[in-house]
Amino acid sequence: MGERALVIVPTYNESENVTRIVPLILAQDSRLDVLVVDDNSPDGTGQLADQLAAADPRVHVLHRAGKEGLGRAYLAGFKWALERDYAFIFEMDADFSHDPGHLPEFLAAIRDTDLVLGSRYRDGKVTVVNWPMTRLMLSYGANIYARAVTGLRLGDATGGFKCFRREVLMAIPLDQVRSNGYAFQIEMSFRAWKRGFRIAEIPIVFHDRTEGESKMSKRIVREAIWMVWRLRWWAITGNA
Ligand SMILES: Nc1nc2c(ncn2[C@@H]2O[C@H](COP(=O)(O)OP(=O)(O)O[C@H]3O[C@H](CO)[C@@H](O)[C@H](O)[C@@H]3O)[C@@H](O)[C@H]2O)c(=O)[nH]1
Repeated sequence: MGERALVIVPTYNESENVTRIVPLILAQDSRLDVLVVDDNSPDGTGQLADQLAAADPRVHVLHRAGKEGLGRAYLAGFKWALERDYAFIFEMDADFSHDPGHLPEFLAAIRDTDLVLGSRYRDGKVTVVNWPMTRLMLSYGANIYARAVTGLRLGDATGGFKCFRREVLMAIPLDQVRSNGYAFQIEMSFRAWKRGFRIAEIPIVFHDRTEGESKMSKRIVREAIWMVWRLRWWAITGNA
């Protein structure tokens, strides 16, 4: 197994961001490839990604028929990665919330662990820039709630900047992963933890997007509220 890493970037209407973020990712480390997973964005993000891929063999694009949510896009990306020879597989937003400059820190940290999480809430410090107070409170509160219900001892269980060792994704039954929004992040880390994989958190600075729009919805919040109880049930019944 080589040491190549794949950064999966799900996109839906990210035309202002995709052409800027991809080159910045590639510039961080020569071992990194990028997979853009686009859900047929009406604003032409998928075609822009195709142009990037035509110009650079380290860029790949997975086109999906329609918008199915962030979790489904990542699961498709994980399967694509596992069919190829990537040792490390990243999740990363397209909208610059996740600074590509952190990628080398993840690559260093994954050497000694199985799953690295970029944490906005580490050691009691909040490293979030430009979020409205309501969003920050929702996110911080969601983490306290998720910890209390699932027992997953993480500072930032809902964060979406992560690096998986390939073996983690191979061990998780991807076809059984249920959730799609913030809960998707909790579910993936929970399933890794229940399988005995090591999880490390590294501090990241999270910037609110300046271009395009968040796809957060009430449905995504509702899913996170009930999903943690499902995870707890799975832990009790041994189905996690
Ligand atoms: N392909 C695809 N991509 C999507 C979809 N929905 C969102 N995305 C992409 O997923 C990334 C994050 O989407 P946002 O809508 O900006 O997410 P967010 O609400 O800010 O959530 C982020 O922070 C959460 C924690 O606060 C994380 O839980 C979440 O994973 C994400 O990182 C962006 O690149 C966006 O284009 C979808 O249905 N399909």
